Amino acid sequence: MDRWVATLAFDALTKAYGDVQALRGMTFDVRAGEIFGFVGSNGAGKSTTMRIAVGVLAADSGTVTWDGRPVDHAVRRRIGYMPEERGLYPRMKVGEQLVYLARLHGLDPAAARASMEHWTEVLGVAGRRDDEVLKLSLGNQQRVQLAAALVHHPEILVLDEPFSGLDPVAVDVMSTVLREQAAGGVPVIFSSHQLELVERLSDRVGIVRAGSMVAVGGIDELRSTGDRRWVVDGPPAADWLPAVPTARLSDGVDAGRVVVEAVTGAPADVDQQLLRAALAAGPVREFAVVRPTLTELYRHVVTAETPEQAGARA
Ligand SMILES: Nc1ncnc2c1ncn2[C@@H]1O[C@H](COP(=O)(O)OP(=O)(O)OP(=O)(O)O)[C@@H](O)[C@H]1O
Repeated sequence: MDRWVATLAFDALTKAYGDVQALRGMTFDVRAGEIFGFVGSNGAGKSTTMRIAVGVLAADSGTVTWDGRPVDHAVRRRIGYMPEERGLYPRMKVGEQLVYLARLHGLDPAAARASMEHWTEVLGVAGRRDDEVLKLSLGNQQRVQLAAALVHHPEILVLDEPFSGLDPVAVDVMSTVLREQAAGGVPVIFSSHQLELVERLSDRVGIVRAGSMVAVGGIDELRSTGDRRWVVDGPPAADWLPAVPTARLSDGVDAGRVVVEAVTGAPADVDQQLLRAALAAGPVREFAVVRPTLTELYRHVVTAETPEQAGARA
């Protein structure tokens, strides 16, 4: 039997800003101990979802629960949040600010100080503790921002584009910290437009479009449910591909190899049909599934027509 794992569950969230319907039934969950990458185009609804989770915004309908209970004030105090618009006091010193935030979340003065020292050290900004935040470079401000999300030992981490604008070393530092947090049992949800990074770091990924989740799962799971494509190294495609009308050429010929793809509505055994057709035309040296990258999947999913668009054309 599976071990019980606490989840941060988003269930059927809706939210409108005036005429703009930002969320339309946003549903997914993030398990304790996993890193969940939240991706989608500008305006898809990621920040809105995260703001609702941490309570800075109320949903019109739907719920967010943690371990089966509604996320109330007590749970929110145990969330570490990095808002997209950031939120540090620019004129306050880095160290003072982090101690203040830790105290606000209930740590005693000694624990708050120790936690501030720990996180500024780990995140490489210990030398800037006595500087005002506004004197730091944007990347260093971001490191402090992450320290602010972590300083009260949160049980849940919600990070809105934590990697934007970071140099590669800072990306590595931040990635390591997120992995360690997840390994310690914290559910980590982060949004990003850096898909290679999302692919590398996330245990599961959610792709959001127009206010709802359109694909969610482990990277391997998602990659194996995307487009159905195969690389074939065999006789010239013109000799056998026309025999399978539910498939077409996807990529051009490269040293005798072609990539073919199933068209929408192709039967489940189209791969077998392709293989038989190719073998009937001559020897086949290679026949293998081509798995899309997260970037390819993303393009496919976010550029697909929405039901509303399809309805408008009908
Ligand atoms: N305070 C607001 N007032 C009015 N509309 C808003 C507000 N905040 C967000 N929106 C709208 O809601 C929709 C969802 O925005 P949201 O910021 O959640 O998207 P996002 O996925 O985080 O985008 P990005 O990747 O650009 O940060 C967009 O159409 C946006 O213009």
